[in-house]
Amino acid sequence: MNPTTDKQKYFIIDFDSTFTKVEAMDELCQIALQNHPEKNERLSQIQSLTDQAMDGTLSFRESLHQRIAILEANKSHLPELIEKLGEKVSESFKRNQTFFDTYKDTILIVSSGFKDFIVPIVTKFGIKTENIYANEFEFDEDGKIKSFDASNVLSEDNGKVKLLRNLNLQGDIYVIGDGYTDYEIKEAGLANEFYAFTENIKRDKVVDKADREAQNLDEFLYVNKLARNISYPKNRIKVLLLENIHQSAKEAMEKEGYQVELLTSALTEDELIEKIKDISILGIRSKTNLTSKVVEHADRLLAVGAFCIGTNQIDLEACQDRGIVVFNAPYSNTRSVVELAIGEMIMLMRGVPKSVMEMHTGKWNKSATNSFEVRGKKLGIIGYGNIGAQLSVVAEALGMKVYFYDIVDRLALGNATMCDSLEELLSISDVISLHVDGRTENTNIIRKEHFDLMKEGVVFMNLARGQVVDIAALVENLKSGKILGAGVDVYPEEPKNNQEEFISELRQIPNVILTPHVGGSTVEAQENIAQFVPHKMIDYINAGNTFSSVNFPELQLPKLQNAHRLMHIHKNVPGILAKINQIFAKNEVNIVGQYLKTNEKIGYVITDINQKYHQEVIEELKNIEDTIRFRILY
Ligand SMILES: NC(=O)c1ccc[n+]([C@@H]2O[C@H](COP(=O)([O-])OP(=O)(O)OC[C@H]3O[C@@H](n4cnc5c(N)ncnc54)[C@H](O)[C@@H]3O)[C@@H](O)[C@H]2O)c1
Ligand SMILES: O=C(O)[C@H](O)COP(=O)(O)O
Repeated sequence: MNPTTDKQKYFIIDFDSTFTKVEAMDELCQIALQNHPEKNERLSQIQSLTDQAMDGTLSFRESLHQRIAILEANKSHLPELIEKLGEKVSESFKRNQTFFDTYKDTILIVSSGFKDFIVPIVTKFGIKTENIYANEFEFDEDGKIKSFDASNVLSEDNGKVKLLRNLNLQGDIYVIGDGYTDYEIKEAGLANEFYAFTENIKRDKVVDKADREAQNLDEFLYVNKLARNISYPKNRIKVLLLENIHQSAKEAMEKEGYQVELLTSALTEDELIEKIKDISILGIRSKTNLTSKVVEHADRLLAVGAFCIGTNQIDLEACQDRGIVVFNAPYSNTRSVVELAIGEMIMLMRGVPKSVMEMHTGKWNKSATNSFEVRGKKLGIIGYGNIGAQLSVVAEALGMKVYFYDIVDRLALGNATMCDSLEELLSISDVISLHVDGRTENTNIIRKEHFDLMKEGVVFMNLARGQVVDIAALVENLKSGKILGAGVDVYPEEPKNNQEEFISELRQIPNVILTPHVGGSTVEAQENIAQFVPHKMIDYINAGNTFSSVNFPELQLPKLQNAHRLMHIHKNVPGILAKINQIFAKNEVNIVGQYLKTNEKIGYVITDINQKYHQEVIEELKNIEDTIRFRILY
């Protein structure tokens, strides 16, 4: 049979592990055998019997007989069971009341479970009692469950098939369930399609037989274009996290329902082009270059998270042009970088790295020559942003005199002094620390002529970005002894992963601290980042919020309530808002709220509208000239 639109649609839905997250008989066992010495043993027997019946290795009726005998349950246990089951309705069923309301006449619950507990649960969703097909318990005079109504066709082997045959439904029939008995309906030719429901349990044997897997009810409703409460099933959103991003980011996104893949290494451009095709959310750190070529292949990409501060590795403009929003973690590792910088400057002023190298070769050289306190020394900070400013405060607490230079006016914190030029800062500082960002214009901002301006015996540190310093000039000044010591954490070329060798002219020079780009690599920072960035991206996917994005007009939107949210991203050319509103006016669409923000290149319009509108409205909005991307949310 082929589904057609004009035929009546019937939905045959299983109860245990589909409508609810659990098997009701297992729950009943927990209640009935609460204080029984063999409780655990019997529970696992019941679970095993359920599984055998569900995957088709034991006859259903036999399984039922054995389970009831083990149970020793009583009528008095049922209210507690019903209460428990009510709390354990599958999440996607709970959030799709619209579906139950729309199809209440043709949704049938067909279960091998028992009406005694199914009816009170499913009728709350508007399912009609006469559409509930299930077994019924038989009780003895003390209320003990002694058996089941053997005349009910559902207590027989192949019961669901027999029932469906008797019902003789005319129309398109969809079966949703987690068990083999649900598949058997389709196998018998009594349904158009069988969806293996895997939100609660995934039985491979059943999934293999199914027409499709439905990871939840949203997926089923989306695929079949049926009334639903959310616009797009979250299980369809694929997330790729690279460069060993902290596990808790993966967990946060999985909790949202996304499919998440976490890789330990960065990827090359070609590898990324291959992988990016079906990715909706990408998470990277400083080593993955998201080039315009990669972006061209990123057809489904909605959001990028830089799980670090720097975003120079991302072609922000290319992302913007494709309507891809980029977030970073602007503060989460600031403190970690500052602590490393403070530690390094103390070590370098005391010549510790050189001593360490010598001691490891057995050389004892106790001396105060070229060993200094940091107290009272002049610290020159280049780039007085979040890191530079925090370093300034901590260094002052150590008794240092702080000077800084920035290309924009920055408020001097504490007693710090602003320098008018880079040259001034270079010529007065005892310790120089770089904290500029990695924009292209900052390539080699410290080169030969800048080292020439520095004092003899200066300590030099770069924990910002590798390309901002001319390494050959740094090496020359270290070898000549002009620079007393250097701390370097970042390099123009860095290994892609921990297996690749680190190659640099800086290797083996005494009194140089070389660290593998770990300024922000502390447990605290990585945990903070893994909380901050996923939250931003999830908020964008769920509500359209772009607040604190690094490449999009920033909008902080109210919560979506009783409306559909239409998100229109377009080139910033005159008249787009007018065109959008003309479409709403022409189609008599009621606007609940509207928000617009633009930057130089793009405009971002959010319109919350009344839920009742024609699909043509959406098509017209998508077809407005200069539209970059359109998304609908509910
Ligand atoms: N080593 C690490 O692991 C690590 C960790 C975090 C950040 N970082 C790097 O540190 C950089 C700074 O971080 P932040 O949070 O302080 O960023 P930020 O954007 O808050 O500050 C950067 C500052 O540098 C200034 N600046 C830019 N170019 C300049 C120039 N040529 N001369 C003088 N000032 C200039 C900017 O105006 C800004 O005030 C990041 O962009 C990142 O590249 C490295
Ligand atoms: O930009 C940053 O935050 C730092 O360079 C740290 O990057 P990482 O996450 O790749 O260590």
